[in-house]
Amino acid sequence: MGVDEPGVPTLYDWAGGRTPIRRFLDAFYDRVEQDAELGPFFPGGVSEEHRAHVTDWWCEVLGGPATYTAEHGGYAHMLAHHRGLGITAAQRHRFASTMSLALDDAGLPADPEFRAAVVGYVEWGTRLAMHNSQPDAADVVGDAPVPRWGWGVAPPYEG
Ligand code: HEM
Repeated sequence: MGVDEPGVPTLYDWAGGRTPIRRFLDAFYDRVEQDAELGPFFPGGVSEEHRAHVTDWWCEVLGGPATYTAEHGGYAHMLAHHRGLGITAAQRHRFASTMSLALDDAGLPADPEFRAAVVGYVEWGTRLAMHNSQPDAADVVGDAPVPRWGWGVAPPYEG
């Protein structure tokens, strides 16, 4: 299911637009700052700039405005931030499960279709970030379009 399917809302629209998506990322990074496993990735805390940029990334991925591509260097810039971090499997899992908790914290739609789509993206994105962050990573795709995620096999049900 593509994001531009006529008559099907984007995940961005379903989430309620940028304000709730920013609330989700604030909830996430507030947890990260207190987290023994993830906090050390962000010495001194997660900056306003980082929160705003990652919000732009997420809005674009979920089918909203392409601001990250237009203003923040797109995929290549995001990738550059992850190279060399050496993310472990345990840290990736912690990151992904904390994102799921933050969706609840922020009161994003809790329907199974929306959550399955978003968590699918989180699983995909964190596995890619972990792979690309290894100091000896091979097969790293250096540039690509920012992904545009859709509903996958379970769009909103119209009975
Ligand atoms: C779905 C998965 C992920 C997404 C969508 C994502 C998104 C991003 C983006 C867009 C940036 C660049 C921000 C900017 O332009 O200023 C970034 C940077 C960063 N990310 Fe991720 N990321 C993901 C996974 C991870 C994981 C698993 C970790 C570590 C466990 C991580 C740690 C970092 C760090 C440390 C930075 C650099 C922060 C800085 O130097 O300001 N990310 N991430």
